[in-house]
Amino acid sequence: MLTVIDHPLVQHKLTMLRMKETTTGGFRRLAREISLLLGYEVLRDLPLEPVTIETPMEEMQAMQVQGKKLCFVSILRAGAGILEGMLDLVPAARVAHVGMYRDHETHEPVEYYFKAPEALEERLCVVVDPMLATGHSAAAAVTRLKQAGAQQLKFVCLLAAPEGVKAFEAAHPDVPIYTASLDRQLDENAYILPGLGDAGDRLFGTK
Ligand SMILES: O=P(O)(O)OC[C@H]1O[C@H](OP(=O)(O)OP(=O)(O)O)[C@H](O)[C@@H]1O
Ligand SMILES: O=c1cc[nH]c(=O)[nH]1
Ligand SMILES: [Mg+2]
Repeated sequence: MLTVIDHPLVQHKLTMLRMKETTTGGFRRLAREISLLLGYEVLRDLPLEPVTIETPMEEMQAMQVQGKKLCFVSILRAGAGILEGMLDLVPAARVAHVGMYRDHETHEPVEYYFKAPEALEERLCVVVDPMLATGHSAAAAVTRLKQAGAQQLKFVCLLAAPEGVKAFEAAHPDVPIYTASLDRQLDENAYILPGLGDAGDRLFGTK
C-alpha cells in the first residue's frame, strides 16, 4: 500500500530540496519541515489515552498520545534528517537505529549497527529513510526489526522509485509506504531520477 502525500506545502518544500543549489543547511531544514508534514499524516491513527487535567476552570478528562508506544526507526545515516522532524512531533517516542549502507558495486545493503528499545512487539514502528531506491535497504531494515519482534510497522520516505516500491511490497506486503513523491525510475547506479542526489551527502555535507 503506497500513499503519496501531495499536500501543496510538501510539494513546494520538496521542489526546493531537490534543487542542486540548495545548501547543506537549507537541505537539512527542509527535510525537517517536510518530515513534520509527513508525520502529521502518517501518525493519524496514533493511539490516545485519557488523562485527568485541570484547566483554569475545572477538572476534565482529556486525551494524550501514548508516546512510549511509538518507536521511530532511523536508517543511518540519512534517516537522521527525517527523525528530527518526527521527534519534534512526538518527543516522548522511543528511537531505534539501523546502520545500513549500500555497497557501491552491488547496490546491496550492508548492516553495520542495530540498536532498538525493548518490547518492539508492543510499539508502532515508524521506519524513516529519505530514499527508497532499489528498496533493498528498507526491506532489510524491516526484516531485521521483525526478527527483533516488531509486528506493526510503517515506512516513510521523501522519494520512492517504482522499482523500490515493487521490491519492498514484495518483501513486506504488510508494511504501508508513505512518500512525498513517486519518482520516475532508477539510473544505472541505482540512483533515483529525477531524485535529489545522495541524501546522506547532501544532509551532512560529505561531498
Ligand atoms: O533503496 P536502496 O537502493 O537500498 O537505497 C536507499 C538507501 O541509500 C541511501 O543510503 P546510503 O547507502 O547512501 O547510506 P548513507 O545514508 O549513509 O549515505 C539511502 O539513505 C537509503 O538508505
Ligand atoms: O538516489 C538515491 C538513491 C539512493 N540513495 C540516495 O541517497 N539517493
Ligand atoms: Mg548516502
